[in-house]
Amino acid sequence: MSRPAKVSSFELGKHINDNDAWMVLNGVVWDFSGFGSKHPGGEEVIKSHLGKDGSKVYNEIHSPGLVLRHLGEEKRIGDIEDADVQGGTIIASSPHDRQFVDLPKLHSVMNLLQFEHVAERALTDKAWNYISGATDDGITDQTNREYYRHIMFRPRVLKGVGRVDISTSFLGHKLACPILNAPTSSVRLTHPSGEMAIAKASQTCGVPPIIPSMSSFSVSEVVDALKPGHPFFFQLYVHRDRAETEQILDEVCRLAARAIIVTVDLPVISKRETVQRRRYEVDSDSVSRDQDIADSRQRQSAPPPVNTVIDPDLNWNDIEWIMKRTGLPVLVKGIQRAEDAKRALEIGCAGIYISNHGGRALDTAPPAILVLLEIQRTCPEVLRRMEVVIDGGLRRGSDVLKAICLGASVVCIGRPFLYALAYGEEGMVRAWQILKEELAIAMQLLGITSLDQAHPGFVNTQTLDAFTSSPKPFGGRPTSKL
Ligand code: HEM
Ligand SMILES: Cc1cc2nc3c(=O)[nH]c(=O)nc-3n(C[C@H](O)[C@H](O)[C@H](O)COP(=O)(O)O)c2cc1C
Repeated sequence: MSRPAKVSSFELGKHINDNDAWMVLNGVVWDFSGFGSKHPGGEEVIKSHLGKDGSKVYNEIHSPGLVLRHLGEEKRIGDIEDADVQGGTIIASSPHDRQFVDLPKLHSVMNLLQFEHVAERALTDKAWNYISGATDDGITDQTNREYYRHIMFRPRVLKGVGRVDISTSFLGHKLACPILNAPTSSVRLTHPSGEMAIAKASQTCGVPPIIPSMSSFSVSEVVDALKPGHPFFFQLYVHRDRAETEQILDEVCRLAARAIIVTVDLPVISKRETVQRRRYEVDSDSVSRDQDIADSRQRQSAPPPVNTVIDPDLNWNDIEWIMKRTGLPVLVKGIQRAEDAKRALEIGCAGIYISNHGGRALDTAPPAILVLLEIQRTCPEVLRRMEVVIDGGLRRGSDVLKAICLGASVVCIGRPFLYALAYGEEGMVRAWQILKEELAIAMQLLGITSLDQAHPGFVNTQTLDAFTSSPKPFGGRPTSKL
């Protein structure tokens, strides 16, 4: 085997143009020519590390193996010769500069809220702001959680509930419980094991993981971490560049994904101030006033990072295209009103995923549970004929049960699982365990022993009924077809 070429830092520093772009990652020099504008995390971070060592920033978000899987062996230029690039030190492995605090013993964590408190102390400000953040004033994020509290149970007694079964079936798969991970990006910000830990914890807890498009690890790395044949679902952001999407879809089909969940509620990036503020604070330390004004003008017109990738012109025809191309069950993630649920049914989707992105898309969009109620009231056939996933604000096993009583097939959990990930894979397993126990107890106290006995008659939603959208739009423009 030939020895890898050695590259000096002097040589490295010459390749700093978009079409001649080198960067060191973990001691290896890669050719990033033409990559900047395609980077889902934005062009700026790539440009600013050309001719330099990008390991620190890269390792915070991405797995060491991602670069090879994405760029391929042919883009590996060689090993860096000297350990001194730009006066800095080559960073060899993943330096998660997390604020290591004494985490409470895992078995002492009793509920998901406690994980949130731990994460607030344990994560870096960057990770905490990114994960906990929501759009604008966070109204949808807050009401997602709050509205579950306004639903009251109507328990039955004397039903013989000694044995309870929380398993269910979903898309033809037997699940140990109706609780999945919501797909989330940049998971490695929380813990270096990122999606690997989520996938393995899902497997331990008897459910398929949902692997996100914007994964810190490549999809194949995550699938390799699963036992052969363990099912997984894939969450897709449709790329502006359709060839990229085709490539991703072909890969996940080859890896035997069992369903595609297409996220459609974020055609443009929303305004999340906690994240923007952090970027501003990091950037502004040494900036003069004039430069500040120039920057601010430029920023107003610059596209926000993720939006350089996600196709804002996506429409229902694209969903049909994905169904045809993959032959897999397709679920639309981000359904926020009954008409769109019906449309998904009409075009032959396998399911809908009711979600407002955890309040990270349009603020003051309805809390997810209200959308489920609206569908229940206006088009219950959707609930009978399709799989229905819901996420946003579920924090207790009793919330899970309420959603299932109202017609959801399964639920997904977003932030709380990321908070639990502060403990790595074991934290995730613990979080699942807590939810499973809470769900089983809630079922018994409600008077049911299996999930197929759950139905709307077990909940009182009167407090929310006034907020549920009416099926007929009132007083809109006569020509409006929305
Ligand atoms: C090797 C090929 C790469 C691929 C496939 C890739 C992919 C991605 C993806 C999918 C995201 C979006 C995650 C999200 O927003 O949640 C992202 C974000 C990010 N990436 Fe990369 N990336 C690559 C290389 C790099 C490199 C070389 C660096 C650093 C020098 C980098 C730094 C970042 C940062 C900082 C973010 C987060 C941006 C933000 O704050 O929103 N990436 N990348
Ligand atoms: C940090 C973070 C990243 C997310 N990334 C994605 C993503 O890449 N794709 C997606 O479809 N949804 C994403 N979401 C939305 C989640 O899938 C889910 O809809 C939301 O978190 C559910 O709300 P909850 O956090 O209240 O449980 C993200 C949410 C968070 C908190």
